[in-house]
Amino acid sequence: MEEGKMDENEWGYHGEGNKSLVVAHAQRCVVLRFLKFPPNRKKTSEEIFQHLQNIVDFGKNVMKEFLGENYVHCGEVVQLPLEFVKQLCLKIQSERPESRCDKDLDTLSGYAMCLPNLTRLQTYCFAEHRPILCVEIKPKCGFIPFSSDVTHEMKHKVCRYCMHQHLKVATGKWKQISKYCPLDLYSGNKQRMHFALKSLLQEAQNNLKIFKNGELIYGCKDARSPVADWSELAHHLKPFFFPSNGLTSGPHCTRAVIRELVHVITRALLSSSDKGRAGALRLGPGPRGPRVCEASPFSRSLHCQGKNTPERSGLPKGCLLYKTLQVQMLDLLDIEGLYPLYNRVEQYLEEFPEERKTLQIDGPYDEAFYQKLLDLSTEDDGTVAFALTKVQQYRVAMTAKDCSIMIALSPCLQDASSDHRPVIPSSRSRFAFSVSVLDLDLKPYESIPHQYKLDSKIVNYYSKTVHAKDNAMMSTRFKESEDCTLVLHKV
Ligand SMILES: O=P(O)(O)O[C@@H]1[C@@H](OP(=O)(O)O)[C@H](OP(=O)(O)O)[C@H](O)[C@H](OP(=O)(O)O)[C@H]1OP(=O)(O)O
Ligand SMILES: Nc1ncnc2c1ncn2[C@@H]1O[C@H](COP(=O)(O)OP(=O)(O)OP(=O)(O)O)[C@@H](O)[C@H]1O
Repeated sequence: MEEGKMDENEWGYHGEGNKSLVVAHAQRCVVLRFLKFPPNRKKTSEEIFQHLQNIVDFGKNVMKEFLGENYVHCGEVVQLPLEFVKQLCLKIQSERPESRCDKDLDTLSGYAMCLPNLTRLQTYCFAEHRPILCVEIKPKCGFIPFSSDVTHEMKHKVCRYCMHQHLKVATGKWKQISKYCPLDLYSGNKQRMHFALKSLLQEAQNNLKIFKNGELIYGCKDARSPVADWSELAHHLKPFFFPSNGLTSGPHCTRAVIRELVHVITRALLSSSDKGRAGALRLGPGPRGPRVCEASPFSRSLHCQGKNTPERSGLPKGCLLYKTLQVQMLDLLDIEGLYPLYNRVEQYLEEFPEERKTLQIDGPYDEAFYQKLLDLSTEDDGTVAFALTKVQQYRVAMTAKDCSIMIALSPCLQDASSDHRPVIPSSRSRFAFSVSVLDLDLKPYESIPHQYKLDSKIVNYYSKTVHAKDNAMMSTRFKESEDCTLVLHKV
């Protein structure tokens, strides 16, 4: 970053989440990621620098180890001229969605992270000027808790995402319940994955975005965003999947394009990277807990048709979904089992506040921090050390439950056979691709009490309202007709 030459006109608003805002360079494939804070809760420049450096260190020393270096891009902390940041902030303000404006971009410290622009990732396998399609998925938690500390029976049947949907709609965060269930996406079963991806395309919420040449073309900014328009999406995507324009327009064309997209994303998600320390986490004999979520329309349909539960995960061990799921499963005890351990650490810190640093609560996230995460024992010996390890593992697991996956696809020539790099074939074209993960900021220690309360709010809301209603409706429906088949169209 050539600080002296920073010009806000070369940067444009790219997107934001709850804690950071991203701007992209118009020509170069880089983004700047700034922290955001509620008004009047500003931090000192040193605190912000440390926070950003911690994010980079955590990516390098922990997430790269768990997920593999091909998937993780840590970036670096950069110092920018304050005038540039101020002007940039003014320039992009009107493009920010209203629902995100409760927090302000940090314009005082001058620090930000500089990262590769993953929506336009130019790796060795992408030719310079080819168009690039990028699909961003925030898959959320892909397993149902297996911990014996879980007290709500519902948590053993319905996944957190599906339960949370009902609370989100009730509180107005989103307009309607999504049919997406993370367990379908993480199943490794192609049919279930197709269903999950199609559901995301129907109701994207903040779980799916599509970019074309770095520009957002699909996905909602907030609950006020217009409904998904598949024909418009298909119009954007058609040149990628049917380059010789073999299809006319209309619903048939839309369906065909969406089907191709879903198939290509599935293949990218199942692709394996051979690098990285795969298997650093040995969480026992494969994934645990139920294979399906009872709230998933896919599973419900199979159940109603009297079909067997689909096969458990066929996720290849090297793929990013598999690795992400392994890290998510560092949440061995569930928040219900974890919370008393958090209280143990808290009590210790009240007595010995100076120990906070030694316990590495706020970093450094170094090799020693990583090594401690590998202790997967669940035998509580009553020590603070045990409690601390579980707390840190929980924070890492929560991070993996909230990260996003970027799949960048670029058409390559049919005759590019001399190039031995992996490509994904679709029916009329081929794609060079890359898969990356983003938003790997370690969840703060302080968020644990919030997690505990939110968990019980989600489950109680679901159990009291939805499940009660569901039961009543199901029994009436069964009386009227025994047929509750959900017709699953092939995608
Ligand atoms: O708790 P969840 O599952 O709702 O996840 C929060 C996300 O909501 P989601 O359900 O994905 O819409 C939430 O996303 P949105 O702001 O809703 O887009 C954040 O990612 C939040 O993380 P953080 O507190 O900013 O570090 C996320 O909080 P964490 O629980 O990951 O800390
Ligand atoms: N390296 C990157 N390349 C391209 N786009 C990016 C990159 N990093 C972030 N983005 C975009 O910016 C958006 C917001 O970034 P990010 O998810 O890191 O924000 P956040 O505030 O940390 O999220 P959360 O709400 O989960 O806390 C992402 O959804 C993605 O679209």
